[in-house]
Amino acid sequence: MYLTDIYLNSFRNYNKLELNLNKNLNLFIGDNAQGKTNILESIYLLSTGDSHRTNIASEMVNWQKNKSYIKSNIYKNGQDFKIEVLIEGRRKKVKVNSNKLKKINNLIGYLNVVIFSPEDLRLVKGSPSKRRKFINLEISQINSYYRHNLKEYSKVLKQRNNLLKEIREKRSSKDMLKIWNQQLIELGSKIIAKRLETLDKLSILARLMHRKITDGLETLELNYDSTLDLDDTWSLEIIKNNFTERLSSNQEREIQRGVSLFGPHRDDILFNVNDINIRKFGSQGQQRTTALALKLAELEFMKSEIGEYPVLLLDDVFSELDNKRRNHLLKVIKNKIQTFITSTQLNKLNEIEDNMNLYKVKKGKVVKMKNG
Ligand SMILES: Nc1ncnc2c1ncn2[C@@H]1O[C@H](COP(=O)(O)OP(=O)(O)OP(=O)(O)O)[C@@H](O)[C@H]1O
Repeated sequence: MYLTDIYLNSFRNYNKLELNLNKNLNLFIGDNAQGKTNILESIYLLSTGDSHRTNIASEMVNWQKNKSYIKSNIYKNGQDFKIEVLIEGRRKKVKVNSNKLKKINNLIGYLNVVIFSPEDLRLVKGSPSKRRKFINLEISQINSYYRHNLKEYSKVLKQRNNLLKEIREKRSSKDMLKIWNQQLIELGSKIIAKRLETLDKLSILARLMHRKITDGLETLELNYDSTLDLDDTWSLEIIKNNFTERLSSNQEREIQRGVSLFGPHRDDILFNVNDINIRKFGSQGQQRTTALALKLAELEFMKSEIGEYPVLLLDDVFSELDNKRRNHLLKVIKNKIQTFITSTQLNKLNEIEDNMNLYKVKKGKVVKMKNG
């Protein structure tokens, strides 16, 4: 799948921008704060209906204007289609082939992207919330039901946390907890089950990728680190029962603390290399290799789920990789994955790659320097 073109109107620091894209590699070079990431953000928006940087849609609208419009023609599974996104204040409207979608959520699945940014390089070392975000975005992109459950879960969680505080302050009765517990368990168990299933597949793919990058010297393993007591023989039923038991035996503790202590919002992913937890004991190089292996696994995972490779967005990350990792990445994407790279320098990419478009970005203007 690939974008054949993109059109931005009043998006971030772009007044009007129209680009014909290379189906292989598109490289955006420019100094800091010129508008390179803004282009990747617009592609991410076309894929998910959201920005990868902000939850507030109006931030994407050019400061001088009150509306933003993004359009792209995409080729996928032997067919062309068009996606349009209009942002007006905080509201968004989305059209696919000129038909307005009832919900933004329905956009999921048309254009698939994998994004790799410096934040992802810190995925292994960073806080658990970063790893939860990673797995959530991964599944949400191919499963709108999961995305829906996630949104509902976070609403229920907020209400339940408020209630726990109210009970602690004797402003509400414990009986009220029952309804919220039920919903938390119902939604949370589905989320955990989907994460476990996905992580199983990702783990195999990431291990393969990791072996290749480390010349077979290191073995990577991904494990789901849950606040519930789960092992390899999990099922939705087992998760629900375990969740129910945890909530009932820890009710007083949760009331005392005034927060929900169990569920997918507290879970994490563990990375072991040669049986050593590399979050705690790995070198920075090992952590970066793991992050790269994980991203490459994501590409393969999506291919296995949707039948085609997604589009890859490499935001500012290329120059952060050393030669070996960079070459490995290029080998994987070469001539099969449409890739967008932003960078402040060329990194000799123009010498390695013939089939690419090279753009220079300056103050919200883009000039094509090379056509692949
Ligand atoms: N809503 C907006 N309207 C107009 N300009 C905006 C808006 N939002 C951000 N900008 C401008 O966009 C620029 C940032 O663009 P972007 O994040 O794409 O930078 P970049 O080229 O990727 O830089 P870096 O290399 O530092 O990541 C800044 O100059 C910022 O002031």
